[in-house]
Amino acid sequence: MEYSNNLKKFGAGLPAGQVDKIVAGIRPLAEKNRNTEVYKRCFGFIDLTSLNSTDSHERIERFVTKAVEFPNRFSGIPGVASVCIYPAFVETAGLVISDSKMTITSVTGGFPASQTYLEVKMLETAMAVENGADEIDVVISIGEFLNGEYDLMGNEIETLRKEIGDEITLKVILESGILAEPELIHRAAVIAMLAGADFIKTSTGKASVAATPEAAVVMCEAIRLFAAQTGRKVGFKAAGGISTPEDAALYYTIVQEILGEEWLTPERFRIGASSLANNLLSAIEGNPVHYF
Ligand SMILES: O=C[C@H](O)COP(=O)(O)O
Repeated sequence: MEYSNNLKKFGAGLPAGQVDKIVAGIRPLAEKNRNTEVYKRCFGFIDLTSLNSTDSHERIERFVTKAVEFPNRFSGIPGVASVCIYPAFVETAGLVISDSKMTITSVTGGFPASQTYLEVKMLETAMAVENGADEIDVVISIGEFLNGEYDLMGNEIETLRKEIGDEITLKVILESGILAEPELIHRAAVIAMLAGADFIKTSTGKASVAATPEAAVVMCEAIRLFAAQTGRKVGFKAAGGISTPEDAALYYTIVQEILGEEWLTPERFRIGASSLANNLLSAIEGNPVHYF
């Protein structure tokens, strides 16, 4: 596809000043969403993440087992939507997840830098799916995008989309903390959606600046515009540095205010986090809980 030309139909996105005003207007609404009902809903949106160089098959087996057993331990709280792990551990996770509706997300494509051959990205992605991944999170070629190589970036994502087929969920990471400028985040979001992303995701959690409410506003606005112009409703995943119930309520409220209630489902909203679950659980239970 010619991404450079198709971009023009989606404008330049919101200017920074307007984004800041929207965030400022949402913050008081988010404070009203700091309640048990919202925290429970947010729990069901979590992609429970373990992306550490110290991960091992044994550690991931324990990690996933806890996620699978969670609903038996905490009735009335939805289980996490997915576990998000490195491709090497997908098969191990699959052995633990039997009849749970929780999915397996694998990061692939040379995560987190995405600086490898397209053939390697395709092979890693195909192997993750072959080993049982239901969802794939890949990072855009950030350097090429920043260099204006929109067709290259878009065609890479399109290639991976074709590699995995339509049954697997594809989440495309923009690394919004590096793109920084609202217009760049908007442009990357549009290209990712044109290339077939099922979700657009803020961050890897490995860059110095991860998820921000400003980036979330830009991305949700892009999703709204894309849905209005194409009819395709793409999901939003906030990830990176989201660790407190207040953080979760803020991103929940951004999605609620810009995209509406129909996006507040695990099929269209996720929170990628490695350190949020216990803090949300403690807020819901009203006392410190360390389960995961
Ligand atoms: O979704 C994946 C991110 O790596 C999660 O980031 P985090 O470890 O800062 O929660």
